[in-house]
Amino acid sequence: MSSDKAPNPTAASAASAINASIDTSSGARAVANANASLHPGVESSKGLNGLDKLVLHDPRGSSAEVYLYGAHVTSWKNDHGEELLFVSSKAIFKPPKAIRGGIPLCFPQFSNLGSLDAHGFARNRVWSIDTDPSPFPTNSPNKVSVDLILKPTEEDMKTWPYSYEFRLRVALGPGGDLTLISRIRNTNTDGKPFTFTFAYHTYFSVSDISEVRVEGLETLDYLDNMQNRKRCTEQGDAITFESEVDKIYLSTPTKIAILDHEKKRTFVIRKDGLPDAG
Ligand SMILES: O=P(O)(O)OC[C@H]1O[C@@H](O)[C@H](O)[C@@H](O)[C@@H]1O
Repeated sequence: MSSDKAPNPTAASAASAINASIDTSSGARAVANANASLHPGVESSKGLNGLDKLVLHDPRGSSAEVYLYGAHVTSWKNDHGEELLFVSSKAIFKPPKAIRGGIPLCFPQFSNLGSLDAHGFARNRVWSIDTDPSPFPTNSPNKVSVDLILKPTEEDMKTWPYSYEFRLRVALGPGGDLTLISRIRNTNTDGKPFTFTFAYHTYFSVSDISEVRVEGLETLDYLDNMQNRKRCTEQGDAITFESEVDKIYLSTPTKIAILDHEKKRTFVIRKDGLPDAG
């Protein structure tokens, strides 16, 4: 099952000096660290195909894994070591292909809402560790976190001619909560505005889909991707799944829950600045 948190293109495109803060939480072992710029709970190592990855460890046992390729969260485990994200066994960890599963970042375009390739190019770029992240309005002292940054190359600017800094913070809280905060800054020297769409395209790990219920989307309008994005209205009951579903719900609440009866597990997704969800 995948979950898109796609911004309403209109709302997301009020973009001159963009400094969007998007927070989606659905969720140390002191690790010796060769890289002084990393938090003590963060370990830097090589992942599949030699790609660089960072692993965040919370002292109670939860963890998260982030590949610099795509700033892609590929694993999130609770303190029982259970994997909470789905990554396809056929996923290819080899640039320039995007990784299928985990939490792909769609930027500067969600889906096919523009002239770029579907879901934009941020998930196909190697991000850097942000050694000097600008301060956050709220402090998170108990969280193990890592800050990544993406800036356009000259080649990128040929297809999307805007200068920006995209900062992503991935933070793991003491209860195993995972928080992603995205901040996108317009760095065009002439102040030229740009518009973009953005999504955390999260793949949650669930048991049999027929055992899953989603709460928080009842009675909302949605665009049905199975019917050419036809606008429809959801019924009053929690969402269940009997066949393939591909929908973008509009103007969703800040809290959505995915209840997995078989695994007896509930994901609570809290978001800010991302009106839509799929
Ligand atoms: O295959 P990708 O590029 O990772 O995209 C995954 C999914 O992206 C969603 O946004 C689409 O609605 C799905 O139909 C699609 O399967």
